[in-house]
Amino acid sequence: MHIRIGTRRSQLALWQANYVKRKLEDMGHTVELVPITTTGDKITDAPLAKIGGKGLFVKEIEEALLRGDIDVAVHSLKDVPTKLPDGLTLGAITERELPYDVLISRDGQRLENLPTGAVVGTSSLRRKVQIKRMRRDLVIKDLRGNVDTRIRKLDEGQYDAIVLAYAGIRRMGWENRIVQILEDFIPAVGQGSMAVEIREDDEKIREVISLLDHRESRIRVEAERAFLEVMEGGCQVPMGAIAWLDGSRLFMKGFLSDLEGENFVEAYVEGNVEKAQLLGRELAEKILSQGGRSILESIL
Ligand SMILES: NCc1[nH]cc(CCC(=O)O)c1CC(=O)O
Repeated sequence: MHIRIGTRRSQLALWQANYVKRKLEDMGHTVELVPITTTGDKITDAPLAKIGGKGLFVKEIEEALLRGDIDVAVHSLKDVPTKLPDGLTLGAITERELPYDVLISRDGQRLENLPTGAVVGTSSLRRKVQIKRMRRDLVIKDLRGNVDTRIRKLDEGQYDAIVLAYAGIRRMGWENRIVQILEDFIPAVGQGSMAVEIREDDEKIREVISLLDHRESRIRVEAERAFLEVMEGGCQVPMGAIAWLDGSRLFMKGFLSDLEGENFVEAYVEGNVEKAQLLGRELAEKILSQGGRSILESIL
């Protein structure tokens, strides 16, 4: 088959699209990449939480998919809203990379050792409140741009440390710069997985793409996205969730916080993997009933 993959133009997006391209070529298909500019790529200065709106990095690509200009779309799963447009579905969730955030600092200091007043770069509310919770004495400064740009801004001295996703760092070849893997931070829903989105009624593509699906990653991500669906806050509310499996058990923790990380509600659930999505919803309900609902009302 000949398969056209729609992708953003960023280096990370192209790496991800090429990863899927190679897999499909190994299966004997011919593949063409179709680069598409999204709204999220055009607005490069404002923090995403301020721009608001879900799916800034996927909308134009989904439109191309619905029009039939491309056959599949490859996204970072964490950029994909829980509710997909009618007619589209996730044909595969790829094998998940380590889902955690990492710290990169100029002087090689870990988060706990940064001096008071040190400037930490991130535009993610989720990262900001978790940094604040550990170190209320640090200064958080907005940081956007692709992975290379963020590291350059650190090296230029605009920041003392920055926090990014391990997955993006590894894919862009910056692993040697990682100072600390922030395993105590709760990641973004879906962080570290890629989504291969297809048209629901495209049987031939669906069959081919299903071979890229990684069962364990899909179960984890489905639990997390069920959590997100109940929470609804997009990237305007600090929240995160992570699920992992051990045999037939699924474990999951999540949090929701106010914008300053002062009111921080965290919860944990576990159960059978068969109930992954139920567990995700249960986790969200637990957080909402333990103070999360009033946090949401105060922010939204
Ligand atoms: N926010 C942008 C974005 N979307 C996906 C990744 C990394 C790859 C992934 O999480 O799958 C990144 C960079 C980052 O958050 O540091």
